[in-house]
Amino acid sequence: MPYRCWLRGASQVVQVVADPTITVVKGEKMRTVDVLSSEGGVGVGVLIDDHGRIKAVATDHEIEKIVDVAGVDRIIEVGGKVLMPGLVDAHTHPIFAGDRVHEFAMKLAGATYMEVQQAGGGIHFTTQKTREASEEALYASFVDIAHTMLRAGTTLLEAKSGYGLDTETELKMLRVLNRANDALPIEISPTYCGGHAVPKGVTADEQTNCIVDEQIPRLASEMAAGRVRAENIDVFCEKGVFEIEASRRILTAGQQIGLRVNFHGDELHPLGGAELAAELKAHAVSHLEEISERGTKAIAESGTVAVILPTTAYVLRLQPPPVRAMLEAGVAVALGSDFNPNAYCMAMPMVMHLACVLCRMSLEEALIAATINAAAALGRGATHGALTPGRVGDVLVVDAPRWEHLIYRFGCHERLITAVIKGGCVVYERSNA
Ligand SMILES: N=CN[C@@H](CCC(=O)O)C(=O)O
Ligand SMILES: [Zn+2]
Repeated sequence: MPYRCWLRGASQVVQVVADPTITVVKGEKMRTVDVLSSEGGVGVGVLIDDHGRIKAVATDHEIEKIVDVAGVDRIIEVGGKVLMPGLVDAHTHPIFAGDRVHEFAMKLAGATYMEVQQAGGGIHFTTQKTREASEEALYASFVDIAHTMLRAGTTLLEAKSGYGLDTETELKMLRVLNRANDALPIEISPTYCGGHAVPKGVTADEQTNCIVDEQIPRLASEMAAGRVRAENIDVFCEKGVFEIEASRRILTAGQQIGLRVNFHGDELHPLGGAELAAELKAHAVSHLEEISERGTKAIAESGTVAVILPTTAYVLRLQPPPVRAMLEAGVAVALGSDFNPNAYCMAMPMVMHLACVLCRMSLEEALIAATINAAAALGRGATHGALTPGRVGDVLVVDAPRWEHLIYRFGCHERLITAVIKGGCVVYERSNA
């Protein structure tokens, strides 16, 4: 069949950007999204070819002219619903064992994130549990998470290792992500994050040497042998964890084996993470609650994508990052759920809502940040995150009068998203849609 899927009869196709050559959106251009609307009772739709790529975004009448219906594997009449791009989650930590609900209670009672971590909790607690867990158990846990993410509209996510801190467990986590990418209908950009914390009993210098001299060379040989895939290198660049010089060494070593730089910076202290990101020409830097004016200017110039994680500021009661200043400076802003045992949220519609309310983003800015700009953070700005010919056919069917309802109706995404299409295949359909 020449065509895998034709979604027709929509009231809106939210393209995000209609120009297929655009790969990232900044500044004033973030104020509007391109929407193709039905007119005079004629619906609009998306046609996806047998490679899973978008062939056309047009009115039903225009698509009828180019298509012989006998050559379409699946025609879906969406009955006035809205079509939107699959959402892209630019920052997650979804492979872990155990939970940290007890720490949530401690933090509600006043403990800070770093106090919990310094007392042996936080990442250390999850590392212990993840080291003990079998690869099979971690995979089974992720299958459930991946399906929950899909139902919430995520079709592409960045996903980190980082709860091993030793070579074998870090590789185990990456293998789980690679297996999931091959077997599940969700696309994953895997990130090696061996520098997520300094294990108990060693210094940051010793751990930096271990990462640079042992972990990264071993990762390179596993990748060369085709046993593991990673695309990005991450480090928790933070006061008392890996500071600027250690982070620079780790990230540069990752860059030298071909990984894209994409790391945690300026979360709890203004260390100069954004400036380091600009210096290294990082693809992305996340958090930035404490970014400086200099750092903002530096990443606006370097084109590094700022990945904003509103769940972190919300759950830790931090001052949200200065997103308006970043937008005004021309920084490309993206969004991520930061799903992890500290911030247990995997729904990008809720993340967009929090970004609007806590970070003062507009609905349009939030949608761009959760689609094409998040894709750009993962080096996929040309292929994902918008509905234009040539891009991957990742589409959501949303049962609402306008796309904005997906952000406005906080926590209602499971009710609103009635189907998820990945590469032209229906990978989720709500039973009572
Ligand atoms: N800040 C560092 N890493 C994660 C939290 C990971 C954890 O607490 O397990 C973050 O992005 O928020
Ligand atoms: Zn994180």
